[in-house]
Amino acid sequence: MALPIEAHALIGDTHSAALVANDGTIDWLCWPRFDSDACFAALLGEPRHGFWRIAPTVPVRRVHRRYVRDTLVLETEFHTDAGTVRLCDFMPLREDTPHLIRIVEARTGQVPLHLEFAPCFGYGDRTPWARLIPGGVSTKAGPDALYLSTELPLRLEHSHVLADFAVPEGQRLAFVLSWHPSHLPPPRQPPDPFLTRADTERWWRAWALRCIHESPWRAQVLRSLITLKALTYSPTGGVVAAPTTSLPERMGGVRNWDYRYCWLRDATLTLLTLLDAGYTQEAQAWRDWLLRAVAGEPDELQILYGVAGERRVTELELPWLPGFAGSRPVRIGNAAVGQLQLDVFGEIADCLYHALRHGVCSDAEAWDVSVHLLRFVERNWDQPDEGIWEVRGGRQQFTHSKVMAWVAMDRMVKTANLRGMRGAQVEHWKALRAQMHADICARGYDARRNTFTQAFGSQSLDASLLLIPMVGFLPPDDVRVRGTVEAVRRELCQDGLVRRYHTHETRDGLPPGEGVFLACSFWLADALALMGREGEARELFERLLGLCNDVGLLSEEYDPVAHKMVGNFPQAFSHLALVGTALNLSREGGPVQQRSH
Ligand SMILES: OC[C@H]1O[C@H](O[C@H]2O[C@H](CO)[C@@H](O)[C@H](O)[C@H]2O)[C@H](O)[C@@H](O)[C@@H]1O
Repeated sequence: MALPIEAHALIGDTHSAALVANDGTIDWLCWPRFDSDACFAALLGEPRHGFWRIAPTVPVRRVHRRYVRDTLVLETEFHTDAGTVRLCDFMPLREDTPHLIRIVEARTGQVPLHLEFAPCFGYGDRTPWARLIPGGVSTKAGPDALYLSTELPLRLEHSHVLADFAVPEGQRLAFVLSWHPSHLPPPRQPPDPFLTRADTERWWRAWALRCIHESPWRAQVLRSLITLKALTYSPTGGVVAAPTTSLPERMGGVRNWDYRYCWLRDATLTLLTLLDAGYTQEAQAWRDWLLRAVAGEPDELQILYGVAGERRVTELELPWLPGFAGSRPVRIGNAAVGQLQLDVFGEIADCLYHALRHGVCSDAEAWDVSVHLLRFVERNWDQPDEGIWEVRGGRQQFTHSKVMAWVAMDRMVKTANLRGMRGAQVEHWKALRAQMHADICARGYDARRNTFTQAFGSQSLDASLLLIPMVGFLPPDDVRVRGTVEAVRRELCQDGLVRRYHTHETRDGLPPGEGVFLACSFWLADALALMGREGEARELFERLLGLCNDVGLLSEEYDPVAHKMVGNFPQAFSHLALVGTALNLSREGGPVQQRSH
C-alpha cells in the first residue's frame, strides 16, 4: 500500500508531473502529459502497478526533505548508521523529450542502496518488455517506451530492473529516465545531468524572482505559486486542478475523481492570484486559453476541458486498480464535464473584467465572447444546476450559483463602464442585475435563522455562501452576511475547519462522509478579515499553514479526526486560496477587496 498522501512531494516540467514519496519511491507518473496514462500507478494500487524506488537497505534513522530554495528540485536525505545519502529528484524543463532525473549524492559514509525500477504502462495494466542495452535499459509496451540511462550496471529479473550499489563519500551518480513513443528509437539524452540540474534550478529561481509578494508568509506563498506554475500546461496556459486522479475524499470511500483537467472555475480563480503576485504573462496566457476554450455556442460551454482545450474527457473506471487505501473505484475522465454549473459564467466575467482592469489587454474577442455568454445567463439564470460542488444527485436552485449569475451581470455592467459604453443594452443589464439581487435575497435567505441557505427554500448551509461578500454581492457589514458567516462557523465547522456542506443532508448522489474542505477554510479567514476580524483571520490562516506537509503542499481536503490529508494532491484550489488569504491579510486591496469592487 502507498504511503500517506502527505508523505509525497511534487516534481514536474509544466507538461506532466510525478509524486515522490519520502521513502524514495516514485509511485505516480503520467507521461507525456498530465492526463496521459500513468506508467507508475502504485499510488492507487500495489507495487505491481508501477513504481521506481531508490533507498537505503540499512535502517533509516531520519529522513529530511526539502525543495532547493525557490525551485521544484526535491532533495530527500536519508540518515543511517552507515552515513547520509541524498536523493535529488527533478524533471528538467522540457524541450522535446520528457525526462526525469534522479541523482544520488553520498554526503557522509557509504550507504548501501537498492534500486528497483518497475514501470507498468496503462495505469498498471500493461507489464512492459524490458531489455538491457548499452548504457541502461529499455522498456516497452504498446505505444509507450521508457529508456533509463545510467553508468551503473543493472540486472533484470523478469521485467524488474534491479541494482544494489553504494556511492563513495563525496561522489554522485545520476539516472535519467526518458519517455518516447515506442515506434521511435530512444531519444537524445541531456548531455550532462548535473548541468541540467543547475539549469533547472536557475530556471525556477528566475521564475520565483518575478514574485512581488512580500509578507511574513512569503516562503509559503512562493511554494504555492511554484506549485500552481507546475500545474500549468505550458504549451497552452491551461491549469490542471491537480496532477492526480482518485485520491479519496474519504479513505475507503467512493468520492474519487480525476482532477487532471482544466476547470474554468479553478483556473479563473488563478488569474487574480497570478496578477496580484506579479505574474502578468501567465495570467495573459490563461486568459487566451480561456477565450479559445469557450469559443463557440454558450450552451455548449463545458465546465472543464483537457489541458489543450479538448472537450472529450469521458469518465471511466479502472477495475484492476484497488485504489488508494482501498478507495474504489479509481476513475479517469470526469462526468462533471456534462453538468450545468451557472457559477462558471460569473467566474469568467469576473476574470475578464479584472484582467481588463489590470491592463491584460482588452480586445474585441473578449468582449464578443462575454456578450455571448451573458445572453446564455439571461436565458438560464433561474434554472436549477449542479452547482459549485458538482453534485451528482440532480439539479437544484443553488444560492451560490444565482449569486455568481448576478456577478456575471454585474461585471458586464462594470466592463461596459470601463469601455465607456452607455445605452439601452447596459440599462437592460442593470435592470436584470437588480431583479436577480432581489430574487436571491428573497428566496435564498432565511430571515428566521438570519442566514443565506444552500438552495432556495432549503434548510441546509453551504460554505460557498462565504463568498457572498467577497464577490461584492453584499457588503461585509450587512447583517445577513454576518449572520451567514456565524451560521457557517456554528454548523459547518469541525475543529475550527470548514466543511463544504453536510454530506448526509445534501442530495449529492453519493454516500455521506468527507473531510473538511481546505479552500473553504481559507475563505472563512478571508470573510473574517473582510469583516475587520483580523486577529481571528490570522489565527485561522496560521492554523491552515500548519496543515501543509513538510514541503509546503496541500491536498483538497483534510480529515480532522485521523489528522490526514484526503483528496487529490497537491490541489490548485487549496494553494490558490492560501495565496489569496496571504495577500488579503498582508495588505489593503488584496484579491478579496478587489473582487468586491
Ligand atoms: O464532490 C463531487 C465532485 O467532486 C469533484 O469536484 C470538485 O473538484 C473540482 C476541481 O477542483 C472543483 O471545481 C469542484 O468545486 C469540486 O467540487 C469532481 O471533479 C466532480 O466530478 C464530483 O462530482
